[in-house]
Amino acid sequence: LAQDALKRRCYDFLNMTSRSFAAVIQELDEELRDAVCLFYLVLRGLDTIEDDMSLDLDRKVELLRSFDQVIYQKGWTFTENGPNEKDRELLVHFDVVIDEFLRLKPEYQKVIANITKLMGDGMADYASGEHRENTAIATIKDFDLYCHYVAGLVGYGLSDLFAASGLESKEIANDKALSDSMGLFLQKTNIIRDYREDLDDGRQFWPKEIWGKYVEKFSDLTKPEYKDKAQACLSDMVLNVLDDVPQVLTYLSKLTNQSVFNFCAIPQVMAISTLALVFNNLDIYHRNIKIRKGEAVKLITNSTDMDNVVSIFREYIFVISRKNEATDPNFMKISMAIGRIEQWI
Ligand SMILES: COc1cccc([C@H]2O[C@H](CC(=O)N[C@@H](CC(=O)O)C(=O)O)C(=O)N(CC(C)(C)C)c3ccc(Cl)cc32)c1OC
Repeated sequence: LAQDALKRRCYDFLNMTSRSFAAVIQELDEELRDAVCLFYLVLRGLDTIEDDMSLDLDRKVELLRSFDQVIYQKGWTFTENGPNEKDRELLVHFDVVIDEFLRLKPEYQKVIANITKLMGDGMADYASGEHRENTAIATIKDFDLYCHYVAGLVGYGLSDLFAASGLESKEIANDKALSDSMGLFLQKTNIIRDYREDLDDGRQFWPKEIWGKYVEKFSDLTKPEYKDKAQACLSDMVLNVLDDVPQVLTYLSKLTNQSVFNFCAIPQVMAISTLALVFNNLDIYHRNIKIRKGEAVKLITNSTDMDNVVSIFREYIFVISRKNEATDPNFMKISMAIGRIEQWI
């Protein structure tokens, strides 16, 4: 049937963009699967436009601010963007995504369009703001706002979809701070992990309010003569991320549907494992480090209930406390952040 072929192609795009996470999305209960798959693809489309350096600024801003209307325009495709194969493919065939989007329940369409509008505007503000010279993220407040736009809003939208589906209580969408933390914890951990990759791409997302305490120039963190400063800066960044752990665990403890729990818990346990790996690990200034495949598989298979997830967090919080060095200027603050988390777990 033609409609099934359309849907099949959307899941092919999903598997093309992110293999591991795509599998988790496809495990979701029937009621939510298509809505989350299409939410993911619309977000991927928005992200591709934001990342496309070949677009001139006002064209990019126009696209970002109007993407919530684009997703209702049957037949729309985008062929202006750069050579990046993986993501270009999705936008060139975006009409397929739009056709499927228009087949969703209106309530799911509304959630996706609403978040797309908020995120598109946020990305446009960030892209066109005065901070062209890349001091985009000056304060910790700017850091939280940027991560809210690109990741916290995804938490908002997913909580709204979970509530609308009836698979989770309406309450999950009420506490926006919890949904925000689900995005901030993932995004901030990735921003720490991706220091070197982003630096080489000419991008910097670490707030100057933090790194500016340790070095003059952001790239000084890679130099051997700044080794101690670089280590202290890294622990300062990890300290900032640890604040979100209690909210993440609280959010997960509220979930009742098994497939929704797995979908939400797996990225979070991967993130706490990554956070423990990067803590006091100066390799992040030189190359992109990732948790080993075997560890990832163990985490995925053990993230199906709250008790296991709590014990995984406890294990990695213990790794962080063991790696915490008394000579580090942030030693006490890290110890206290760990203390706050241990009360919870
Ligand atoms: C309640 O909130 C969530 C619950 C479950 C999963 C996610 C979150 O998890 C993946 C997990 C994922 O995509 N992992 C990658 C690996 C990696 O990026 O390091 C993967 O496995 O390929 C992720 O990273 N992001 C991207 C953002 C963080 C920007 C939101 C993401 C993008 C689109 C969607 Cl619909 C969902 C998510 C949630 O979003 C907060």
